[in-house]
Amino acid sequence: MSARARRPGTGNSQTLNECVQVVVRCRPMSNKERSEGYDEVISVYPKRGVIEISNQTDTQKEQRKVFTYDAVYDPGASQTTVYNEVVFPLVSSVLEGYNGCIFAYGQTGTGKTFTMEGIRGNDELVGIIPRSFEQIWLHINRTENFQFLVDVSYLEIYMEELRDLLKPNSKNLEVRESSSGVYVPNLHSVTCKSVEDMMNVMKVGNKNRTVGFTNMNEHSSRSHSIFMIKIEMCDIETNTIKVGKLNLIDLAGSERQSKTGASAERLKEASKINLALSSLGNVISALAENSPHVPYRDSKLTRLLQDSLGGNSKTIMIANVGPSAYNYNETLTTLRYASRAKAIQNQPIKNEDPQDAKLKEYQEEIERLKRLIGSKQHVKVEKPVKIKVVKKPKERREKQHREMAESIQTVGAINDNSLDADAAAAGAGGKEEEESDKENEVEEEVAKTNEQLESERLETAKLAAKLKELESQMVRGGKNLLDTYSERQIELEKKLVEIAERKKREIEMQQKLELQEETTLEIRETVTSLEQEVELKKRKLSKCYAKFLALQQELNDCKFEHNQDLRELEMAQNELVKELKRQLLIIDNFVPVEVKQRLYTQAKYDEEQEEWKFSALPVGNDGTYNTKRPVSHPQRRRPISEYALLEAKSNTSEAGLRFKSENIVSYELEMPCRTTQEYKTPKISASLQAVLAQAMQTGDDIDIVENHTNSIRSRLESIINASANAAAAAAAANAGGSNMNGHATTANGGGGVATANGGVGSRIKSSRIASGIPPSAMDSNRRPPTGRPATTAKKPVSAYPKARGLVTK
Ligand SMILES: Nc1ncnc2c1ncn2[C@@H]1O[C@H](COP(=O)(O)OP(=O)(O)OP(=O)(O)O)[C@@H](O)[C@H]1O
Repeated sequence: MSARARRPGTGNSQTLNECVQVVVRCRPMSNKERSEGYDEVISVYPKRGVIEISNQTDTQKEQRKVFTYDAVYDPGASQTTVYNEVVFPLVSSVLEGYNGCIFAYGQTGTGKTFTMEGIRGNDELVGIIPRSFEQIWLHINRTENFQFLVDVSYLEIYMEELRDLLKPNSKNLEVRESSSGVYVPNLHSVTCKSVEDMMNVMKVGNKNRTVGFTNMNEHSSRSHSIFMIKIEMCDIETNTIKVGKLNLIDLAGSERQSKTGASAERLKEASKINLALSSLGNVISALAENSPHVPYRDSKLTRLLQDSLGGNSKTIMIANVGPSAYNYNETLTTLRYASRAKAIQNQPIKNEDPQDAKLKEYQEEIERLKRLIGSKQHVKVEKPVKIKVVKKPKERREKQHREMAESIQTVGAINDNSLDADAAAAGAGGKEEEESDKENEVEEEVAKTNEQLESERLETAKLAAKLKELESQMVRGGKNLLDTYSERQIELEKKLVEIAERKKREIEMQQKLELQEETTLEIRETVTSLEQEVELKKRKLSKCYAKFLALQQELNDCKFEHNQDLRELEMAQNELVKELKRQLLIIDNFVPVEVKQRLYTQAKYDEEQEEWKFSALPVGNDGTYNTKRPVSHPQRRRPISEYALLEAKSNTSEAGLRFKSENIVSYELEMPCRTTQEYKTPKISASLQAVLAQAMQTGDDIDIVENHTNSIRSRLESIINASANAAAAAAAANAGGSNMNGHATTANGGGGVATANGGVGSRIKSSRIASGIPPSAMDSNRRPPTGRPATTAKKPVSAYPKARGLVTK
């Protein structure tokens, strides 16, 4: 969304545009930097709001770079000063119903967490977040005739994932946008009723935060954390509601991977951190340059900061830097970003009478509950009257019975006529039965009514408890004033704020004065002679040249930085590509092709959430999702599983078989590959056997020469080839004459299989020839019988045996 395309407010009153307030804080030299002998390259001028940075290693003359900000703080500035001068006014605005945002930006180890959270348990060193709690509750306790509802949430962005720090198990948090701004649905919020409540929430969240050790910081924040405070305020007299939202952000530090000793997981973390921070830098640049497109969607961080940068919030950027020469480049980058951020304009909005205020909801609910309880109490008063009406006949009946019995007794005494008395008693008994039925009915009715009454009483008690709970969530302002702060403290605080305001104005005036001085000097310079004019122009020229050099230097710095960023991005990209290849390798080798195909078709990219998602339903042939289980053809038999068929055949468990006609696919268990083998005796090739047999017969020793590089197998094959060739040569020689042994001799060109009557024999013969043994000494009976015809080899017989690694002894 463009910064200029503002959202319409919902009952909000708009104020004038306001720039992002940029403050630079320089931390002291660390012990490590001091011990390693690094120089300080930063000079801070708090009264002028100026920071100078000088490059000690720069050989060029233009070494100093000057930056101006809304306020600058040197290493000696206390946490209290920073809070009172910078944050106090912003939190006051939030308490008037504005959106406020404070974010700490800077290289790792420069004091972002120190500034935002500070050192726990040390009143002097506590940071912005706990101090803001104090301010908020002091205000609430001081404000009479107001009702407050304070909700807090705590989240972090780790590796581009939103995590709820108050409910670490909840996943998939997203950033959404509505007419009233960006928000995170399903983010857990806790209603707080005191500073202690808020401190507890912070402690719980911090425990769940991702921190790690790097070369630059022992407790480095590896994530961007956002502490959100929402204060709803209702004026009891006018019944108007205001909502103030305060976002307190501690960003993860930008870092050079080479310096932090990042490796593996840290490298991945660092690349994500740097990516988010560079997208924040891009957003700042785009807003500063009034670009029509602001890339808020490039990261989760920039999406969440959308309202704070170029939106409807009052924003303070605290740029943290270190003074050491070791971090010169990083400090310069931070100062440049901070300088650019000064140009960002916001349009703060007072959130008055919002539709989605929880306080409003609570008030309505409380009213409803009160009405409900009131009506129930009304009913309760009426019911006993009803019961009395019911009870009356019973009493009357009892009275009648008594009177009747008395009169019977009197009559009996006078007339002594028991029969009459019995008859009278019987008559009375009949009536009594009738009446007792009625009595039972009435009693039942009474019991029912009592039950109803009891359940209503319980319900009313429940409603009253709910009402009490709702009322307890809201805090009535103007209480405990004396408990928390004395009048003098309040006065002191007011004075502090006044001083801060004055200081701010002083800085502004000083900066204006310096600018004016520069221009008036130029105007005042009048020339009286030509020489003076030349001198003046020379001075102007050298000034311009110095500016040109400074700009050129800046350009070079930017190029250098850009190249460095590029290199780091390439490193990160290489890491990601490596990881991708690993995953693809796993998919290609372990996921069946059809499953892989299905997964690819099921994976869909969600443009809104910018991530890949799986649709759980399988995709049908027509590309639509199958919402029903596929059914079999109506006229065909259903396929039956192998197990069911077996069971049906065996006919033993007919009654017990439940799924016999179901198509249950039986999957074999996937067994791991075998890594051992059965022992098999080594195969000795026929040729080797023949050579050995021949050696046994002739008594020749065959030595295998060790330093020969060929394997035994290949050597033997060569021998076989050689002997085949020799046999072929002998056959050719015998072609016109007689066969020495009376057998036809063939040769096997393949060199491994003996020929009929002559294969191995010929080879042996050739061996003999080569070794000087006469062929006549050979016994044809010992030749192994074979049936394969031999082919004629043309190669000449190579020298035997030395060249083959076989030598006669
Ligand atoms: N103004 C300061 N005065 C004294 N000590 C400071 C100051 N700023 C930072 N420090 C110290 O410097 C160290 C690093 O600070 P801190 O952890 O706040 O850095 P950071 O910027 O949050 O780092 P990261 O981005 O890695 O989380 C801490 O030991 C902290 O106490």
